[in-house]
Amino acid sequence: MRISLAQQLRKYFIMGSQNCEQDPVTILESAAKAGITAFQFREKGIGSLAGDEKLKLGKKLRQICREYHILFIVNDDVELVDLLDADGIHVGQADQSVTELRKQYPDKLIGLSVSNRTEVENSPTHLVDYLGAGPIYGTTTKSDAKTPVGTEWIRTLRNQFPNIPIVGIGGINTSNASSVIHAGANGVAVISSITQATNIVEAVKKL
Ligand SMILES: Cc1ncc(COP(=O)(O)OP(=O)(O)O)c(N)n1
Ligand SMILES: Cc1ncsc1CCOP(=O)(O)O
Ligand SMILES: [Mg+2]
Repeated sequence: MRISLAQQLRKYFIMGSQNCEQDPVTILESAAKAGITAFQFREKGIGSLAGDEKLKLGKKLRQICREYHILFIVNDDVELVDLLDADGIHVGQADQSVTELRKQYPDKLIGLSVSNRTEVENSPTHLVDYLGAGPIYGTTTKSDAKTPVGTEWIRTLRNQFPNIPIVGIGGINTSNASSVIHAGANGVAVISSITQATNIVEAVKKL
C-alpha cells in the first residue's frame, strides 16, 4: 500500500554537518532505524560544508534514505536536486522561485516556508506539494529565524488549505510536538531535538 505524502512528512528530520557533534552519517542511520519518515539535507550556516565535501556527504545521506525508504529533500540548493537524485527541494521566501522550480521539475516535490499571511498571499501555493509553517516556537538553530508564530499559525493555514500537507518547524521537541499535530499539522520538522538528543532512537520514537 502506498502511503500519502502527508503521512510521509510525519517525522521530518532536517540536518547538516553543522548541526552535529558526531558523524552525521551515524546520526541519520540511527534516526532512520528509529522511524523518521522524511529527511532534508540542509548544509547551511557557520561550519557547514561546501563544494565537493558537501556533495560527498549528500551522497552518503541520500543512500541511507534510499535504504530506509525515507523521502530525501534538499534545502535551497537547486543543483543538488539532480546531483543527488533528490525526491524534492524545500525553499523559503527568499530562495529560488517556486514558479521556476515547478517548470524545471514538474515531478519533484516542492516544499515552501510560510510564516505569515502576507507570505501566503504572495506565494504560488497551488504549485507546492507541502508547506513548512514556522518558526512555531523559539529556536537557536537558525540564526536568521523569524519571530515565533505559535500553533495558531498552523490552525490558520489548515483552515485556508484543508488539503495541502503542512509541517510545523522551529523549536519542536518531544514535549510540544503533539500540540503542533493537534493544531492541524500533518508532521513535525526538527533539527536539534534529534541531533542534540542523548538518545536519538528514544527521541525519534517519542516524537
Ligand atoms: C520543512 C521546512 N520548513 C521550513 C524551512 C525553512 O526554510 P527557509 O525559510 O528557506 O530557511 P532555511 O532552512 O533555508 O534557512 C525548512 N528548511 N524546512
Ligand atoms: C530551518 C528552520 N526554519 C525555521 S526554524 C528552523 C530551525 C529548526 O531547528 P530546531 O528544530 O532545532 O528548532
Ligand atoms: Mg531556504
